[in-house]
Amino acid sequence: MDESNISRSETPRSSASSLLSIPIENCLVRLSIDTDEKNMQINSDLFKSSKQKFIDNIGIDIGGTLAKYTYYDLENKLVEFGFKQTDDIDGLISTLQNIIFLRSKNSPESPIKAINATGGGAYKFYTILKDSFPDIVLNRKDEMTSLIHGLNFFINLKQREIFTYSDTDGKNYVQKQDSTFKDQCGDNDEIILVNIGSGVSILKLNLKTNEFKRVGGSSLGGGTLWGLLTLITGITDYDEMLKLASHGDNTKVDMLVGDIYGTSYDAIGLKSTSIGSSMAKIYKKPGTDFNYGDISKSLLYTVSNNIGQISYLQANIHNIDRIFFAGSYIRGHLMTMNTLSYAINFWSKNEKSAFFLEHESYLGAMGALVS
Ligand SMILES: Nc1ncnc2c1ncn2[C@@H]1O[C@H](COP(=O)(O)OP(=O)(O)OP(=O)(O)O)[C@@H](O)[C@H]1O
Ligand SMILES: CC(C)(CO)[C@@H](O)C(=O)NCCC(=O)O
Repeated sequence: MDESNISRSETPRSSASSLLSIPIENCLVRLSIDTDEKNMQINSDLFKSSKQKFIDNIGIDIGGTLAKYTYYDLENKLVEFGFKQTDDIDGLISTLQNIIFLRSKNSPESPIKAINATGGGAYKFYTILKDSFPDIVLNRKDEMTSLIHGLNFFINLKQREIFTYSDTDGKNYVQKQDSTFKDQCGDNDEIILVNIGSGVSILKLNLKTNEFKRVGGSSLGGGTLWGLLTLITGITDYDEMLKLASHGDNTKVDMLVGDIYGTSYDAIGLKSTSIGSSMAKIYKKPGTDFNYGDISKSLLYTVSNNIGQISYLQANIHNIDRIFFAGSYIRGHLMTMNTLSYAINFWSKNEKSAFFLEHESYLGAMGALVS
């Protein structure tokens, strides 16, 4: 199985793509999964026991910001993933109706039977969903349980899914069964899963038993970054803001340790280039038109460092060394991943590691689909 079986769209992430002539916006990633027993690309008992549901159902995860969906394209043996803004619930419904229609047209012997819905929207939009799909079973699934089932699905893929990332070392894939994945963390089966959506949920999970507990959370999440940046820059396109951030220079707005000390503060391990106080240069120059890219980068660092720090603290409290980050906040954005990795390495003195997933945005939707 080579890397080409997982493809992340190289085109702008918010661009429309079409599939089987369904106008599906924001279709980000596909996954080739052969469900024939002999070629099966998944090592999971959970999947084997739910293979038929995987084929017959659609999984949706309607969050505070984005509504994600996933389903199996029976003809092409591809798992399709996509999302809509949650505010565009009508758009989501017509996309799902198209998927159901095309399945019944192309594979009448195997129609879509159910929609498994999770996330807050599975409750908030229950009636509208029920009314829109009178011939389809609508199942509601618990959000946290779906995240765990989705993680279980993705990390048991035989193909490349889990990776570490830093700007210096790049992307390095690991397999759940790899000795490198185990060695650095001993034989402990526990991990921390940090799901960064509009808000942040932190879960402790045993990979062997699938037992889990939500150990913490934070309202300072993706919605916070987006909200504050919209307020400051007036830009309403999230990808545009990420692009701005990647061209920005945060040192124009952040107060560095070097700005305070004139040098590093070696006695407590702070480099002169470390951020001493996020955005603190702004108050010194009231009325200045600060560059939006610089502010965007600084805020992205602020939110990501904060999430990295509370994730480290939770991992420390529970004596766990592996921290998985998921949620659409990440969406494969290198600067975000580098910041989270750096924060974990920095606070844990390299004793803990951050891991990422190719399909980080779809844990809930996939978990709902297979559960
Ligand atoms: N195209 C996009 N539009 C809006 N937000 C985006 C986009 N791409 C990435 N994001 C980020 O993803 C976050 C939403 O992530 P996600 O879809 O995982 O959460 P959610 O399910 O909507 O929220 P919650 O789980 O808290 O209800 C946004 O707050 C934003 O930071
Ligand atoms: C409310 C949810 C669970 C909805 O997904 C999420 O946005 C979240 O975990 N928010 C953080 C809530 C807290 O402070 O723990």
